[in-house]
Amino acid sequence: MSNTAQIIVNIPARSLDKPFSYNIPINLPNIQVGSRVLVPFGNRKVEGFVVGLADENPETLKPILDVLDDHPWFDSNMLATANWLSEYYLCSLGEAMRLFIPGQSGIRTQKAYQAPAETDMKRVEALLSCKPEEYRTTLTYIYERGLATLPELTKLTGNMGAIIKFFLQHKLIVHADTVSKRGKANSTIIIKLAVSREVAEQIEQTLPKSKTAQRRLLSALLDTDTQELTAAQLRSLSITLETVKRLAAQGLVTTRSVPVFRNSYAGSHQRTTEVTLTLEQSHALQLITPAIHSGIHRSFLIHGVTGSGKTLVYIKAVAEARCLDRQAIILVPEIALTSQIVARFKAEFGDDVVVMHSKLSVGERHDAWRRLQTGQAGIVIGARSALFAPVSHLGLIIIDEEHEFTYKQEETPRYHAREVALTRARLSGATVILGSATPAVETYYQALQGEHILIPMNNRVDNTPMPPVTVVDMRQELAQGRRSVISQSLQDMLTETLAKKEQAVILLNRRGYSTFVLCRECGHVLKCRHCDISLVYHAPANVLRCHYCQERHTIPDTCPKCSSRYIRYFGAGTQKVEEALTALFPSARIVRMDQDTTGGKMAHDRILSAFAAGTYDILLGTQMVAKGHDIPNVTAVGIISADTALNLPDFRAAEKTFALLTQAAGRAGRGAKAGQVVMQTYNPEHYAVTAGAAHNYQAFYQEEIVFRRQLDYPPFSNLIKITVQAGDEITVHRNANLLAIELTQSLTKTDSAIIGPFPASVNKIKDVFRVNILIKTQGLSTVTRQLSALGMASRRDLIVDIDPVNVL
Ligand SMILES: Nc1ncnc2c1ncn2[C@@H]1O[C@H](COP(=O)(O)OP(=O)(O)OP(=O)(O)O)[C@@H](O)[C@H]1O
Ligand SMILES: [Zn+2]
Ligand SMILES: [Zn+2]
Repeated sequence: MSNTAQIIVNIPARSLDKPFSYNIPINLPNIQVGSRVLVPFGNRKVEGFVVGLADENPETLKPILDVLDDHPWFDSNMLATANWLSEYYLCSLGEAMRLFIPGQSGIRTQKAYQAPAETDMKRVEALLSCKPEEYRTTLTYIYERGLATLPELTKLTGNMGAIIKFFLQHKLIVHADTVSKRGKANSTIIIKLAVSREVAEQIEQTLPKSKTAQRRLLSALLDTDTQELTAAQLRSLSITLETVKRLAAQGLVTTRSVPVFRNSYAGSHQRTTEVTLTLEQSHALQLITPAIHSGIHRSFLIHGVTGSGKTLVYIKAVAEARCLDRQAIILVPEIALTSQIVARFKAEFGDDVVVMHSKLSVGERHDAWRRLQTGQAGIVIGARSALFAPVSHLGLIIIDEEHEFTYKQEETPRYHAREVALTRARLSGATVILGSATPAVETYYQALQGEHILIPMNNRVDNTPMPPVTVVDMRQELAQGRRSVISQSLQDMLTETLAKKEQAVILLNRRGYSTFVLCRECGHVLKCRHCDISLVYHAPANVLRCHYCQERHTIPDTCPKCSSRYIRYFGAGTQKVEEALTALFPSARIVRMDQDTTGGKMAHDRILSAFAAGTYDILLGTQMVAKGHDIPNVTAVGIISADTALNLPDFRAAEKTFALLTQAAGRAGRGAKAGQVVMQTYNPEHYAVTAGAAHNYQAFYQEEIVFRRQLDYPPFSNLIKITVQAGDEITVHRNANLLAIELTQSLTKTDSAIIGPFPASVNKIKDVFRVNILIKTQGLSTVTRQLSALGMASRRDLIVDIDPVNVL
């Protein structure tokens, strides 16, 4: 048996990115690779993850203090995935492993103090003699109890900070932080009869009249088949725990504690009526099912037009995996937007489904993961973090809307869920299904290369036609003297839709086009003084807000630059479009959905359900109204500014625009009623717009892939973005230039090109200046190893982003 464990401590510090050795004490024999443990570290106690076992000379090592879980949290596949993450994305192993545990840490630390090993009472007296009485009471309190926590002490007197500081300084007390396991499962009590029925019946008869509660408890226990009652049943009988204790003291009942897991989505379970699969759906399943059964990793790309019925394929595939008792992870771009898919899975699989979303408390998250870990649940649906769920019988990972950029995490570790999913599935022999009407160019290219099995679904269910799209050239609208943000065609379509009592969705592609405040005399635009970004005008509160640092600014009366009084609001924010719509259609019921209206738990879902239920006629909003929903009465979709993102200096601008237009148009006419779409644009001849209007992915892809190949952009290379940060502009540029030279020299043999340095699109955030360098390379793993060897992964002034989705 090994006596030493290699442990990664769960402390977010890059310098600690190597395992430390600890002694495994004999009273903790079930420590294994993958266990979470409590270890002494410096003068603290911290959480650690066991990553290896060995036989060393344990006498010189500190011992592990406790094990945090009954079974190792990490299985070998999870560990291997974490190792891959840290290598591929250049993060520490600790950072990668932390993704797999709910909340930040499995333990809770509370500050506490105790007497030092030796105390010289004479010295203590001398020190206290010139201090107020509260010093003496506090010290007595600590010494008498042996240990006192900070919250306990602060109740004694208000001045505790100073007192503790003084005690620590003179070594009258020492730190003794208490550590407890965090997010322990709630438990409930089960009461059981400890004597035979006959004995219990006799006692019940002979108990004095005054002991009614005890008699009631005995008779309730006798009424059950199992002679057991739960705490909940006790409550409904109004029997207190006090009564239970009395009977337990007489040896008549025993109690035991069992864990309960909170199930925040517990609800009724109603199978959808069986539907006949479409030809394309059953064809897809004919390909996918054998892969799931084989236990050999395969990946599929379902390229299915909007409304082709991909969700049902997912459900059937999950059912296959569950038949084999293997578990499934389903990723959706943003959980709040997807209550429809959650509802469908819930209806099909009931409590076998665990739903993960960011609003879960640490405790709820912990419980959800425990249900998966213990096999009480077999399916997890969630945003990208659900990928790290502790399922040890993984059979299937599904990524719905795989092209979505929310699958990329924009903080360390900067992973992309698609890449991690493919790796975890490969290590577990699991199947991956990627699904989208507008696959990422990289994914589609990989599928054509044979890396994924391509499954086209070209028709909508019931052969419902794709809605016809009218493209409106806004330059001509202006030439004809029409200045409204609503074109004539859009107005006509809405008039018709409202007359038919059908519903419309209006998308405002707001990127780079929000309401900003501009001086008409000098052209000055009001910007945030910390973030170098235009401030956005918010009508209800009548304030200006910075969308990066959230600071609010009052609107000045005069231009801060030239003192002119001609300050005006520009751009078409959703509020402005709402005003225009209300003016045109005063009796229409309009609901707006954007970041400003969507605070609070599940506010998106509430707005969407109200809209789906017919409470509103028009749903107006940004990106989020374009995605995922399936509402039969929506027959009209209007896109206010189809092309605002096209002008951004981002090589994915066309892809992002095409996907958004196609997805938005795809919301119309999904039911029995025919749909139609109006797309307003200043670039009617751009291929992203024409292909989007024609619902033609192939047309878009053929143009796009030529451009990518010509300029060697992904999928023909990998990109690495390095962001240099500094508190002042001169330093940031100097450091970036030095870094670019260093990179050019050290990457000469790696088939890489260095682009930049160039200022980040928002070149200052929260007073920190940012400059980017892009590396375009054919040899990613060689370059990442080099960057790691150069110490770039641990430099605090750098952000290294592998495969960035945002290159600006
Ligand atoms: N076999 C079937 N028979 C009848 N109706 C079906 C069938 N399969 C799916 N549907 C229905 O068709 C509609 C569209 O399906 P679904 O929402 O899965 O499309 P999708 O491919 O996910 O589209 P999108 O990419 O736009 O989200 C849904 O209302 C669904 O209930
Ligand atoms: Zn700001
Ligand atoms: Zn001015």
